[in-house]
Amino acid sequence: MKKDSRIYIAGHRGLVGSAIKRELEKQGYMNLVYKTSSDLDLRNPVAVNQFFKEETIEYVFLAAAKVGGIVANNDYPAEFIRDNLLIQTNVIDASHQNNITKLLFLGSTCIYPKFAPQPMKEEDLLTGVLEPTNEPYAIAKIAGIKMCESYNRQYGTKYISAMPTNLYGEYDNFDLEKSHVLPALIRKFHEAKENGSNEVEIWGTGTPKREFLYSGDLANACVYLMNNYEGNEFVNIGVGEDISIKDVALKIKDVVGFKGALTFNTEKPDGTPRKLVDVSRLSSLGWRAETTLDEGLKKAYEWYLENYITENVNG
Ligand SMILES: NC(=O)C1=CN([C@@H]2O[C@H](COP(=O)(O)OP(=O)(O)OC[C@H]3O[C@@H](n4cnc5c(N)ncnc54)[C@H](OP(=O)(O)O)[C@@H]3O)[C@@H](O)[C@H]2O)C=CC1
Ligand SMILES: C[C@H]1O[C@H](OP(=O)(O)OP(=O)(O)OC[C@H]2O[C@@H](n3cnc4c(=O)[nH]c(N)nc43)[C@H](O)[C@@H]2O)[C@@H](O)[C@@H](O)C1=O
Repeated sequence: MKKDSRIYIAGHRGLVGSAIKRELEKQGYMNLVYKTSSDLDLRNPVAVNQFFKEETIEYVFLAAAKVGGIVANNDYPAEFIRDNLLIQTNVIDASHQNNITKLLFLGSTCIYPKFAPQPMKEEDLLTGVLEPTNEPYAIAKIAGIKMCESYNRQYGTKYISAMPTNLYGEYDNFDLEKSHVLPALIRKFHEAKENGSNEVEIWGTGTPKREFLYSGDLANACVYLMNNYEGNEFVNIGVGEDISIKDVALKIKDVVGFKGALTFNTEKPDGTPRKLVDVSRLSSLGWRAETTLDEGLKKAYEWYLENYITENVNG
């Protein structure tokens, strides 16, 4: 990308899109294009094609999607498969129709089989059954990868796919029912501390393990891949280390300064027992994550205190 290339960030207000926007601005890219979902509903193919035609876009970061945690995925499977298939199909096809230079599609490590060998290599895709709580979302993401690969094969396009592990950071979703585990626990521990509660409920058994990547690092990796990678194979993005839900909950408890106890609600699903990614492909391209989980959790909690609470208190 050149500093004045016309770059479209789809989903620029979300956790990932906002981090990509900040990273591009930090690196001096000055010709960025973005629209909210109310101004441009990416599920509408006619509107998307028209937008691409008018904006003469050269590069696309596809970070718009229907996203949520384990319970949201389980409760709204139709929306997760429908919206994601529509958004990605419309954006990828409009990119081709309008001859953009390059696109980066964001998937997720839930594409891998529930019991994939750990750490999970890119070659493990489609080698076993998926985790049922997010199968519809995962199927949409797999379709996105295959669509990029197929367009590259048939039309000679340059569409690359990145599969990030679980993410967290600024502009995360802190809804207690629909969010992912880290933002939910930041909010639960904070509110328990403020309300003088003695305990915080953790969903599931606390034994599943997850790998967490700070959104700022992910954004840096996405810009790096856009500038340095042209292969037809997708690339895992992670830190190469995982931690149990119980242990990460204890870390967040310390960051927030909550003094009470943890309880485990085993009526809620655990999901995949473990999903650690193999980051050899990304490492061999010369990229590695910089932010430790301890540093990232502090940043995320600071952002929550300064932005989320203020915004919600002020309406
Ligand atoms: N969060 C995570 O832990 C992980 C996320 N990912 C992937 O990263 C990508 C971004 O996720 P994340 O940033 O967390 O998600 P967010 O929910 O934070 O943001 C999603 C963005 O998508 C936009 N969007 C949703 N529906 C539409 C629509 N119909 N038309 C236009 N825009 C729409 C929203 O726009 P608006 O704000 O304007 O409504 C929003 O800004 C997704 O592909 C996700 O699968 C992958 C692994 C882990
Ligand atoms: C990124 C990834 O995100 C989703 O998968 P997930 O990793 O299972 O998501 P999660 O962050 O919601 O949960 C991780 C673990 O944490 C436990 N857990 C404890 N307490 C809370 C809690 O309070 N909230 C949540 N959400 N989880 C909790 C929870 O029970 C589970 O064992 C996919 O649907 C899919 O969308 C996807 O790609």
